[in-house]
Amino acid sequence: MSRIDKLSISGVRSFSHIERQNIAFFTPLTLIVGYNGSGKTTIIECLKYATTGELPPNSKGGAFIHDPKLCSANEVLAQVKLRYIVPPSTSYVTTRSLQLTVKKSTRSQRTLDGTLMIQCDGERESVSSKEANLNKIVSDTLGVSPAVLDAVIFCHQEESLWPMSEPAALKKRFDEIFEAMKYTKAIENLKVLRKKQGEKLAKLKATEIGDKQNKDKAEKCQASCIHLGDEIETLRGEAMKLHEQVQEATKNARERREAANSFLRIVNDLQTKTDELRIRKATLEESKARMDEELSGPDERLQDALAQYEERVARYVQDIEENRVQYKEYKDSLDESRQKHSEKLAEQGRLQSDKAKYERQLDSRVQLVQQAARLHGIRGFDGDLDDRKVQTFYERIQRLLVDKRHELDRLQAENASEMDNQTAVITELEGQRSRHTQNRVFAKQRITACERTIAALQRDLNTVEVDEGAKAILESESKDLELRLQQASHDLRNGDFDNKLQQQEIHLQQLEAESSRLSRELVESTRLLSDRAQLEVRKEELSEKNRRLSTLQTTWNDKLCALLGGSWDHATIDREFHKGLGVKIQALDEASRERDDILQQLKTIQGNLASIKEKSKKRDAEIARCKNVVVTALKNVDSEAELGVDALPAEIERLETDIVVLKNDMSLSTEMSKYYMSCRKSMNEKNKCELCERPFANAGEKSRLAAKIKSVLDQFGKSELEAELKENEQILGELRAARPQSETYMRLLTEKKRS
Ligand SMILES: Nc1ncnc2c1ncn2[C@@H]1O[C@H](COP(=O)(O)OP(=O)(O)OP(=O)(O)O)[C@@H](O)[C@H]1O
Repeated sequence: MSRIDKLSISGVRSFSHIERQNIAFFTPLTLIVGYNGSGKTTIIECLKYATTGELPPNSKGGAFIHDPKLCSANEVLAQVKLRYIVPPSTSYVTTRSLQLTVKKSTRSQRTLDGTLMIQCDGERESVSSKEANLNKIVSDTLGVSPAVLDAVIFCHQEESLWPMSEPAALKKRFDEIFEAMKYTKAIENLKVLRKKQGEKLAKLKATEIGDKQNKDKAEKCQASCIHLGDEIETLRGEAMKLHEQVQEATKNARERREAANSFLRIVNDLQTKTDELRIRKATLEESKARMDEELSGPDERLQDALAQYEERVARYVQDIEENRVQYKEYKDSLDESRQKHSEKLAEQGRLQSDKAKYERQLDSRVQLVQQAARLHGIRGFDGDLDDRKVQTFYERIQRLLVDKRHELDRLQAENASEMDNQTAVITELEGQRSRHTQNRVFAKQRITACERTIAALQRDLNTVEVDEGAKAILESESKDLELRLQQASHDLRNGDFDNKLQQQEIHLQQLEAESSRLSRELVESTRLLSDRAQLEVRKEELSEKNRRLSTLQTTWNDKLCALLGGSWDHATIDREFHKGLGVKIQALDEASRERDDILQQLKTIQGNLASIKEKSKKRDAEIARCKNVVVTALKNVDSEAELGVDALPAEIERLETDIVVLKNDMSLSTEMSKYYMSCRKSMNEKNKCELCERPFANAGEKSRLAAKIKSVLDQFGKSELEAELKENEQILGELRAARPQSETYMRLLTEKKRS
């Protein structure tokens, strides 16, 4: 505990400003005794002024300072020095100065800067400060509040009746002494805080009700979402299974189709072979018929046919070999083309799958961008989005993210700063509370010490011999003081300050508990608000999805109705859609199969057509060759006439007729020649006419007959007929040699016309 050691006064009231007066204070007690007006009160006033800086009452106009008139001076400097010791060994010396200047009609008082010198362990430190700071430092270092110094320890005698003052002033004074104002302010602040927190709590409760309802709805929505998610997962699993089954079925169908195609090829080959067989049979039949015809015909024709047989057979063999090689090439080419076609189909399917997947990813990206744009209020990303727009959006989102991170850092820093401030306030409040508790303990100790001192004084007083009058006065004063002390003790007990303090502490603890509870509720409310915000976001997403669903419904309703064969419902759309899709896929598969079959048939037909074209080309070439041969042969008959191939049989027939006629003419000529030779022989030998058997009447008749026979024999000359017959037979031979070509020509021409 600190104690006052020494007081030095100069220039205060009756104390001279020239000579300094020192008063030493002793432990445990220093009594100041003196005549009236000797300056005891002035010493207390100086102690009070030195410790609190407070001037005594009614000291305006320089009444506290030694009157300059008394020392015939215009200016007096008053100075009070106080030394006090703070255990263990720190010594403080406070010096305060006042100056009073007297002029003709005015007196002016001026307070000079006070100083405080601190001496501790041989070290000295001087502090020159303003009065307010100095008052606080002295009060703090003494460990006694200014109110206690002012009203209790250095209470001026003129103010010593403050315990008798009215209750409001008394309460105020006690509040100042016990520094209850801070607690009162704290309580008032707590009341205000409680009121605000109550209002906040009411609002939060109202919000909580709404949030609870929203939470229930959100839980229902969440349960519904989970249920729908499970259903979607189940349906997805079923869809995956169906997809696998579809793939398996597609694979089987492809294998079956390939098998069917191979069977179809075999059937086509068989058909081709059957046709070939039929053609060959027909050709054989025709050949047989022709052979029969040939065999039934004249030997020359057979000879001709035999002569040409080897050549024809060799040509046919060559044709067969060429056709076989070509057939093999076509077959290899067909197999290779089929394999390429299968590979291309597989690649097409894979590429279509990749394309669909890529398009789905693009759609998903666009939807994500649109959702994010709506969520963050970024305009310009509602419609179709290309790669450039998506890149722009990504850059904007990155910038937004950076801004939000900065904002979060700033808010965290602000929160940390606010928390530090609040912690400092709480620490300061707790420090104040502990100081006040300590002060209360000190006050109790001082009261006890004072009581002991009073008791000792009372004992000393009892031993002091005084006159009866003074004793009676002192006793009455003593009684009066005792009564006042009892009254004060009674008031102190009745005041029940301990209980009140305890109640205030309990109340403070309750308020702290209430504050922590409100903080928890605030955290809970913040969480609920966050949930509510999330719920709002979910609601917004739900409404957005509903809007998109209605848009999709508007856009695809007709197609879906067409696909599903009537109206549809959201709940069953997925199942019905997959069902309808399955039907469409089946129809598509069938159509694909039909298309493949048709393509196969088309290829077969194209192959047949190519074969037919080739055959037709060869046939045309054969027709042209046969025609050329026949026409060349016919040119020998008549080089001028433009005879067609169909004229060959008639020409042959005509030539055969001509040859028969020529042969008849030749035999007739031979017989006629024989007859006219016999006639000439009869004329020459028998001299008569062979026909009429009459002899010639004269030589003239004989010579005329000889001339006539000679002319007739000349007329029936065989050489021309033989030459003509030979020529006709040669031409006939050539024409007959051209007959197979003619028949081939006619046959091929008929086939061509038929096809
Ligand atoms: N401004 C002043 N200049 C000079 N002397 C003054 C001034 N003011 C008061 N005094 C004197 O100072 C003395 C005051 O003394 P103070 O009241 O301290 O005496 P006291 O011992 O307390 O008297 P009491 O026993 O009657 O209370 C008086 O004698 C008074 O005349």
